[in-house]
Amino acid sequence: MISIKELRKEFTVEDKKIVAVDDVTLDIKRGEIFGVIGYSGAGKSTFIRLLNGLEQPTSGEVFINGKRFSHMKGESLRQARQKVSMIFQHFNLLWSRTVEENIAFPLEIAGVSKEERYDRVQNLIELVGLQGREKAYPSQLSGGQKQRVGIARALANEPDVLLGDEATSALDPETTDAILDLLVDINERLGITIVLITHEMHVIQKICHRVAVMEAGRIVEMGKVLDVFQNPQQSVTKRFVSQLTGVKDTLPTLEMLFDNYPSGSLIQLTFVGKKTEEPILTELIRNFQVSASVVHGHINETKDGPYGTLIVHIDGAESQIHEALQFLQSIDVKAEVLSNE
Ligand SMILES: Nc1ncnc2c1ncn2[C@@H]1O[C@H](COP(=O)(O)OP(=O)(O)OP(=O)(O)O)[C@@H](O)[C@H]1O
Repeated sequence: MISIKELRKEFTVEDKKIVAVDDVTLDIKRGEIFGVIGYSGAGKSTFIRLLNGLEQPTSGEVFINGKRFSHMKGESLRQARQKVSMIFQHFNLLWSRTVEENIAFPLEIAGVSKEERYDRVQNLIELVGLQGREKAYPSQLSGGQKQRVGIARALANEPDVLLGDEATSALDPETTDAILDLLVDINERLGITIVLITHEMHVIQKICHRVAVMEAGRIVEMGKVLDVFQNPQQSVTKRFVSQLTGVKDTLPTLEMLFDNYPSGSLIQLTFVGKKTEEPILTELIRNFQVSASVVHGHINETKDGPYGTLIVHIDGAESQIHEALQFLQSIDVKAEVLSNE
């Protein structure tokens, strides 16, 4: 669906070269919700702007639906861009137009007749749940409602791809979840491919099928969300994942625990899917002569099922602890012995 090959974007500022996107190659499948996560300055905005032709690459190519999107110009770029639309952090609505006029705007530009415009706008208003607010102006809407207008407007020309540039970053957690649910609904109902850039792991966890982690212009890690969560490789990915599991927040407590429990081991267990519901600790205590107490626990729901993190203190004979760890591995629970170094 979207094929990106050796994409590179350089900027020159006061004779200094900045490589904002550095040799990115990846394929995004039709109907997929694909997330790109990275800290500020990683190159996410530049990357997404390259996907909709707002920036031209220094080198490399973007193909959408088999068509070479990068390097297009003029009328062909304008037409191609109708099939790739975008929603923004600050909504980018026209303040002097009502909800329905905002949504109709791209249809006017595309030359759609008045009657058809009316029908399509009514359908879109229903799709995004804005019935009754048709005549309101953006200043009269909440943040979540504004983003619903942004989404309806982005869908007006029936695009194949919807791009989201930090689409929920300006919203409170509850509204964020409602907008993310709407995006999943749209993805499932219309089969539209969605690419989101974000610095929030919550967004990735809640709705993405796959994630790419971006750092200094490069994709440093990529995979199915659950796989990346369970087995983060790069330190930047580990930082994002720990943000979500809350493990980072417990670190001072861990340090205290290392002081308080000089014997035994502190072990971080990571498990996915059905295993989150199984009584793993009960089995440990029953089958091995160890004691196990929970220090920290967290379960997150992802699109492909639950993902859990548990930090336990296990005490007992070294050989028993060793066997307990082997048992965990045999049932596909990742067990990492934490150290205080
Ligand atoms: N038009 C531009 N001219 C010069 N440098 C730019 C331009 N756009 C981006 N950059 C630089 O490219 C790098 C990547 O920026 P980009 O905005 O793509 O990152 P980001 O991950 O989206 O971060 P943020 O979330 O803070 O916007 C930064 O060093 C930035 O200063």
